[in-house]
Amino acid sequence: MDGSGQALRPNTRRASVVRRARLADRLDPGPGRRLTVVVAPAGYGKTTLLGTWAGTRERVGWLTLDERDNEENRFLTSLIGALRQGSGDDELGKGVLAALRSPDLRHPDALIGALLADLERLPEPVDVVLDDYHVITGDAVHRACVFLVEHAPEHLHLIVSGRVDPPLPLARWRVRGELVRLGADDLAFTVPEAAAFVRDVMRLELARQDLVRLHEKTEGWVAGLQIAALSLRGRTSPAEFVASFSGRHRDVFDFLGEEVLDRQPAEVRRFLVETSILDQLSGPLCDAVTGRTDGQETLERLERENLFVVALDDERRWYRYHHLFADFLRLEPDRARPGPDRGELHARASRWCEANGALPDAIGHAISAADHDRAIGLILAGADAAWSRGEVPTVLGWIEALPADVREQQPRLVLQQALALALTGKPDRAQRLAESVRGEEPLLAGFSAAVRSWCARLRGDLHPAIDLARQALTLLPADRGGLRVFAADSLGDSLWSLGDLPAAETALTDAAAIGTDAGHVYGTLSALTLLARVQSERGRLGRAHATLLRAERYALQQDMGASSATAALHLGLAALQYERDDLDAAEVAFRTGVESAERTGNVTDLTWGLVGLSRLEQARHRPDAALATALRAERVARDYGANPEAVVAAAWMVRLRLLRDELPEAAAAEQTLARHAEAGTPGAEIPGRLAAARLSLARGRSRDALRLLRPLRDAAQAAGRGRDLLEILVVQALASEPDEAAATLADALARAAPEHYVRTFVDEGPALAALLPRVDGAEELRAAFERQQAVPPEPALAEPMTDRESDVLRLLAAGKTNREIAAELFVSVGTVKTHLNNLYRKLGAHSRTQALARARALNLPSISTFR
Ligand SMILES: Nc1ncnc2c1ncn2[C@@H]1O[C@H](COP(=O)(O)OP(=O)(O)OP(=O)(O)O)[C@@H](O)[C@H]1O
Repeated sequence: MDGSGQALRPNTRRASVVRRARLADRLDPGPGRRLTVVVAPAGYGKTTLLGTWAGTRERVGWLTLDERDNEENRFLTSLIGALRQGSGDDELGKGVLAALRSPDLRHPDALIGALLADLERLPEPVDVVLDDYHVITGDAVHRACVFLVEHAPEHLHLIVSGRVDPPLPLARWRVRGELVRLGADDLAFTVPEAAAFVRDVMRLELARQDLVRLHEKTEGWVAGLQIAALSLRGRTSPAEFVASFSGRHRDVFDFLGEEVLDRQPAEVRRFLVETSILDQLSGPLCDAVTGRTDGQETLERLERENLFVVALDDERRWYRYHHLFADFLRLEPDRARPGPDRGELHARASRWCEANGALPDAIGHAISAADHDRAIGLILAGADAAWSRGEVPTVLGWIEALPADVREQQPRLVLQQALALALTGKPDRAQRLAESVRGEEPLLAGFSAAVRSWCARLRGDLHPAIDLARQALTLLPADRGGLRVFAADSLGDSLWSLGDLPAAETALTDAAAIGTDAGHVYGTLSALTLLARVQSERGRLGRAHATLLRAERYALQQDMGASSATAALHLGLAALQYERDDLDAAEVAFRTGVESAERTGNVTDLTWGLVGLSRLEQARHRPDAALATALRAERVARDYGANPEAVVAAAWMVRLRLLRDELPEAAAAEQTLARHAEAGTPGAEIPGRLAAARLSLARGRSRDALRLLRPLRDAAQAAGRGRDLLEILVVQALASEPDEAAATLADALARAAPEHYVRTFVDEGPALAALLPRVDGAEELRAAFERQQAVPPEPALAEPMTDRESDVLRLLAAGKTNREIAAELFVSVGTVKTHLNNLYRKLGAHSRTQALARARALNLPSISTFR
């Protein structure tokens, strides 16, 4: 009842289940099996079979799908619940879950990729059952399943069960021997099974010939057997009844009415019909709906009597009706049933769900009760907390569950929907919705302006974004901090993108204060991490450090998982530690930040992180790894069409290529920067001119370099870009004659010393070290240069790797499964596993991910081409 799928397994421990060993054996995964598909019409015993089988296995996760799982986020959330249940690992998918709840832009494949990485770490095989898969109609979930089957580690066995064949590439998998399918013919009860069912489960004595007849009529369809047996109870002439019984599905509804429901005592009948509005039933919830007090007792009795109710947990707290029966009960007219109508029943369910913290169900029932005012009230009441934690897709799901015409009457909801769309990267729809709200009321006008500011910022229209954010801040009342923080964040972010650092610092400081006062965790963290970035760019490392520590404390207090805010936090700290020459700490923080950014799919963070990591790898004398990481940063920015990020990647590439003495490549990267500067990409101008100056210097044309640098120095100073100014001064010193060089360097040092800048100097290498003796007060730097010289070479492998192991490692890095590696190397999967174990030992790793990380750190040749 948490509104995110059901990792509850049907309880089949009851004695009254016919054990079907012939089918259970076929469910056990064999070597190479990735998927089992169970397909048969309603009531063929799929769920019971799988539930019974699951009870005999050690690690099974269970997910009963419903229509809401068509929404990919919800599906992934539910799937992670099932995987955790199966593996017993409560940390599994933690990052993906946090990413799903946060408003970050992300690529679905990236999320599944991150989930796969977690699955790789599972030490033991896991089975995961996806029951009722036929309710899935959306392509997104099918795609996710294909991806999972194709790429999951071998020890994951997926069982997909439903009434129709899932639209997945079953033929392909069957040919590869990865799939086993059980159909209606397999599931149909045999005569001995039918006999056991009637006798042991339904507790009915039936003559052999009647039983055989019934079996023929039902064709082994167990729901039909069950219906027949229920109505046979207490009959004096079973033979006559069996002769007249029709097991065809279309007769079943009539049958259920006349023979099952009508034969129940009135209060049970009423209970069944009234509670059929619930997808899942618990005693207390049933009591709330029926107004009675015997909910738990009745559910247990219904279960004992096999009245199509399935217990969902061992404690017998939650149940559901068999689907066929629920469908029937819901269609049952309210005949002969005095008491509340369905609307009132839904209203009662909604109130109970609200009181018991099941907000999504409370909203769903309020909508079914056509009590839209209540649904809207619930959404508005729950939205603030959800917004504050960055759970934007959740809010969007609630709002979009309301009928469109109801939504449209509610300007505040329309604006919430628009904001959610803007925050999840859909500025066009968001803009249209925001514009559709007309009203003089300051709250609405301010809210609309805040949304349009985000839209403008996403499109890169920074001036309008700034104007609209300011307008929103003027209009929005002081007590609406939860909304004001969005406007303030947009203002700060836009000013930063525009390069107005002092104004951005003020705006972001305000945004953090607004966010903290409003208890808005996500807004506060976003503001603080960006504020630290702005402070660093202004050259104020001390302040940036204090801001990051504050953000870190806040994130810990609020238990924020991985999101773009926490990725930015790690990367901010990493950059700081790097600048201050604490390479060990920086490496850990860069890698954590990059991993976090990969999960959230946030392109800005990922590019920054990769560039930082590349710099660090270069500093640690791993030139090939540094280049591979820098190339990846370029690719990420290019693939996502992210221009400001492309500038960051290209600026570093110029430097790296020069450090490698690769002038033509450096010139190519410089051209990229020049193109961006010409096209007006925010933040491209200074890096572009600096890169041109570096290139001139490398070509021995110091004068040209100086000509470029002098005006640049003034520009950086005027814009308050302290960090850029330092770099400009350093390059200027390198390009100058000795006396001027010493003076310029002394100027740079005087600015840098209070903030403890180190790497900005050390990364320039021996040319700069040679200038130091001419400058006073450079002891700290001299020591840092000495440390850099003494950075030990990376530890080598404990034992050299064989050629075969290198091959396996290369394929592993290319993302191949064990089976694919085996096919490619013409060896068995077992042999691949042996190679992998040896590899892990030599690399001191315990999983694929660790092995790859370690191999990258060691810069092993087999891996470098695959990043
Ligand atoms: N092996 C069994 N032993 C006892 N009862 C069974 C068995 N298999 C099925 N039943 C009974 O038959 C009914 C239908 O079974 P079940 O819910 O497993 O079918 P299903 O194929 O999963 O249906 P649906 O497609 O509607 O989910 C249930 O009431 C269940 O209790």
